[in-house]
Amino acid sequence: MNYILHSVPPNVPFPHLRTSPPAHDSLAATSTAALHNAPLRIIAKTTSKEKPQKQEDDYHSTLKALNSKGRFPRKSLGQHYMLNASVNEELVAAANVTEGDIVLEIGPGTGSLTNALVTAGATVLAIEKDPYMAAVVRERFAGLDRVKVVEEDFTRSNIRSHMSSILLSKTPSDGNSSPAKVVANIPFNISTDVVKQLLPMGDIFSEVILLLQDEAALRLVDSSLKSSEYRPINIFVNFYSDPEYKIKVSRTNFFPQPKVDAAIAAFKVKKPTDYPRVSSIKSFFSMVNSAFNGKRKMLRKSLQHICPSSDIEAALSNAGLLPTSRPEELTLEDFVKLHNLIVKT
Ligand SMILES: C[S@@+](CC[C@H](N)C(=O)[O-])C[C@H]1O[C@@H](n2cnc3c(N)ncnc32)[C@H](O)[C@@H]1O
Repeated sequence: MNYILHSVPPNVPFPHLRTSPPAHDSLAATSTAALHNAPLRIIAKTTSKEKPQKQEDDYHSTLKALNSKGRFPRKSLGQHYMLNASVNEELVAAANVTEGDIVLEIGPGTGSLTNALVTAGATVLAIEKDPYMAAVVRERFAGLDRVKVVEEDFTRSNIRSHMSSILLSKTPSDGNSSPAKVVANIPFNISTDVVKQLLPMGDIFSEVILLLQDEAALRLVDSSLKSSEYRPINIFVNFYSDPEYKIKVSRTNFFPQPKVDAAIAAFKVKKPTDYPRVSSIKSFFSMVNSAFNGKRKMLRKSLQHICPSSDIEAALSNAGLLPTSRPEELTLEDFVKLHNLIVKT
């Protein structure tokens, strides 16, 4: 499916953008006085006791949440907030979130997606790097024990340990807990870290649903051979998951509006027992990386440090491939066959 979700009415006013400092200001460069004098502050004060389910998460409530902490969206943290509840619902639906599910959310921001997850019945572990936004989400869901906010940088977080404690505390008495899910509108600049860290966690997660930059979603999901975009990350994604490009999401749905469109990408995470059979995952990816290091080189040359060219040629032909093959001509299955023929562990 490839359609564009536009929902924010084109006439939504952004009056402060005409008169105030750029909304996508680097906070480091903004003085405290400037922040306190910013026109954003004229918007009504927030009340932390509001019931999350009743909030609209539109432009005004997003500003209200930011104002409650005197914040401007920070470019360095990829802070583009979602203004369209139906995009959040698409994310929740893509993960098929139902009552009792445990969901990891990265970067809850003002809590708009968190709210959609909670409404669907999930228990949410939300990891937020910005201490001010972590405070906004904590206040918003105060008293709701189904939301746990951890103020941390996802790229430095020990997700396995966070998830283990939450999964343990929610394990039913029969001991059969369902796998957790990831649903997140992430800052575009940590997309690769997120994918690399989460997809190999098939013992914990069954679905990873991400709102990514459109181009990144296409690159990660489409693994067409011979394309200049075909990279080791495509082999990685397909090794650990079944990826799917779901929906294109227009940039007009975010505040502030990014320069690029976004898309929902769904990764059905494989259980470790379903990974392709390789003698060593570490040596498999090391071989794939070496193969792509010499992208225009033939494999019989770029993999020479593993075994002699003649052995590589023999292995390629054994795998039904030409002795002159280059990395962009091999599927995941081809790489698996080649690895198992040439790497002795
Ligand atoms: C694109 S915004 C999305 C906010 C919210 N989920 C929404 O849909 O409106 C990204 C969020 O991730 C947070 N963030 C940025 N880098 C992060 C990191 N390394 N770890 C955790 N959160 C991060 C930002 O502070 C921001 O709240």
